[in-house]
Amino acid sequence: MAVFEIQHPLVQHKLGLMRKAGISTKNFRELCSEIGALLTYEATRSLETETISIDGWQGNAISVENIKGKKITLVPILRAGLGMLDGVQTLLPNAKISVVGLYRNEETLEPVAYFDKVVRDVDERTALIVDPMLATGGTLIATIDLLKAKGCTQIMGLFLVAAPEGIAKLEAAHPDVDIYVASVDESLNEKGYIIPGLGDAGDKIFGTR
Ligand SMILES: O=P(O)(O)OC[C@H]1O[C@H](OP(=O)(O)OP(=O)(O)O)[C@H](O)[C@@H]1O
Ligand SMILES: O=c1cc[nH]c(=O)[nH]1
Ligand SMILES: [Mg+2]
Repeated sequence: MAVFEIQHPLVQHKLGLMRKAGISTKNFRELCSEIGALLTYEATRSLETETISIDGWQGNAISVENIKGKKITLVPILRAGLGMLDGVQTLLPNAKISVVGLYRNEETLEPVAYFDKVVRDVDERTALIVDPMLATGGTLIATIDLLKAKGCTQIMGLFLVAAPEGIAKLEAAHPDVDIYVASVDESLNEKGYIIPGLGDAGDKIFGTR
């Protein structure tokens, strides 16, 4: 498993803005989406291309590069994953969307699954999981379990902030899954929040705090 922490100045600057106390819903959501796009640019570096022949503007056949295989499926995890989706889709406008819904029980911190609508042929596609926060890792592991149970074998994840505890748990459960993050933060607090983190990302995106 590889963890790519994207050190690009735009990513780091935008993430810094998101950490400010009292940030508005509008700004938080916009930055979430913008970093989503930048992480997508990095994660899609690993996609394979193939050379195909097309008719060029001069009327003769020319060779161009084309991303191999079926279109990616994006897997936003409700709710907070929706906050990154717009940005991710600016770079992958034809991706198929497989929505999954899980929330963390606030006392046990265990994930509770309540929805999934995954593209039928997920076994033939790369899945790109999208969620701003990787904390204990429970939600991500449950999502990967669900995708693998449906036959998916190529899985990557995009997160704004990840905790070392969640990364270690992911490595033990799914060592084949690479993740792209804007920051690996310091730790989790006693309530399972990432420190310094962003607070409750879902509440900040949807204005429900
Ligand atoms: O790694 P974990 O410890 O499982 O925590 C991470 C999960 O917690 C948050 O969702 P939350 O449960 O707050 O749901 P929400 O998106 O509906 O707010 C976050 O968006 C992740 O999905
Ligand atoms: O810090 C955290 C941990 C889980 N979910 C969040 O939204 N934030
Ligand atoms: Mg939440």
